[in-house]
Amino acid sequence: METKLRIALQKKGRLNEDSMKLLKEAGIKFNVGSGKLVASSPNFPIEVLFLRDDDIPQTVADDVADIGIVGENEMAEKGFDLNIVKRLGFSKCRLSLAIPKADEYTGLDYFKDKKVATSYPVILEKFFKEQNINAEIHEIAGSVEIAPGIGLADAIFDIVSSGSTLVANRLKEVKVVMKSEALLVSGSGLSAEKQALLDEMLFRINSVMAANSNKYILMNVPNDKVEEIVKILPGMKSPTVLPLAEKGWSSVHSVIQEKKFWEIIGQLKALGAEGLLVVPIEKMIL
Ligand SMILES: Nc1ncnc2c1ncn2[C@@H]1O[C@H](COP(=O)(O)OP(=O)(O)OP(=O)(O)O)[C@@H](O)[C@H]1O
Ligand SMILES: O=P(O)(O)OC[C@H]1O[C@H](OP(=O)(O)OP(=O)(O)O)[C@H](O)[C@@H]1O
Ligand SMILES: [Mg+2]
Repeated sequence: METKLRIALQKKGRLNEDSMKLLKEAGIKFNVGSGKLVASSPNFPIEVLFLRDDDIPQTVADDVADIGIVGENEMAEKGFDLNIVKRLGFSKCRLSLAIPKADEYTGLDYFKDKKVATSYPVILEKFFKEQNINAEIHEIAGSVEIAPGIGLADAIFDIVSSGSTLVANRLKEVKVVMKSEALLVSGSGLSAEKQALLDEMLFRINSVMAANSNKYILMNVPNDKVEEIVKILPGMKSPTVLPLAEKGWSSVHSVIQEKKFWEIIGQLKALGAEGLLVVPIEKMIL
């Protein structure tokens, strides 16, 4: 029987869409039917288990799935010792303590003898213990931000991203306890065959992630400025310089991290670069 890698993904929610998109961009297709909780791929030896995110760490730790995509926060809460194969850079958020907006915050002592609602009791208990804070932790499964407003708790400890849920519920973030992003994780021992499949998948994921964070840029540059412009452009090896049909001008091409591009755009224009084009890259093999 053909060896297949088993991956646990979130069935629906904040991680699902980006996890599926990553695999699709890595060229892995799925036969997903509505309500189907196990899916196979017609073009890669992989099987997907669609689970609640809470169950992903244990499923991987028990070797029921070989790998999984899960939030760092959920892995920390469940406490299983999994290998981080790759930080995936999406579903970025933080776990924070928040209190009613109108309250004065006096530092962590604020939480002494207070009741704090959370879906992450393990992480919070550990944090309070380290900080020597004696507080009551009240576990709830969701809609945590509602708790202070309805008298269920004095404060909360929950996921924050844009902060708009806190604002909408008249709360303010006072302490970031941990930062989180989606992780590709694996269990303890993969067979050599499965490891080879994971390596292949990882090679593709790395190409996709490199391509997504870089752009191919082209610009027209007066010949006497080419040298200076080339100096500030990175490029995979070095920028490409081609003559334009119009005398005295060159076309300069380069690959650059998107955030770097925004940093140097002003310099490029000041040096006389014109007609800048920024083009997405589909795959990038380094
Ligand atoms: N607002 C957000 N911005 C960015 N990432 C987030 C946000 N909310 C949650 N996440 C990340 O996505 C993960 C899944 O969030 P989601 O809200 O879908 O979980 P859930 O409601 O527990 O889902 P499930 O039904 O699978 O148990 C979280 O553990 C966290 O890592
Ligand atoms: O800071 P923000 O950008 O407002 O995001 C934070 C909110 O996002 C998550 O909930 P989600 O919307 O996923 O709903 P859920 O509680 O059903 O998981 C999280 O539990 C927070 O409530
Ligand atoms: Mg969950």
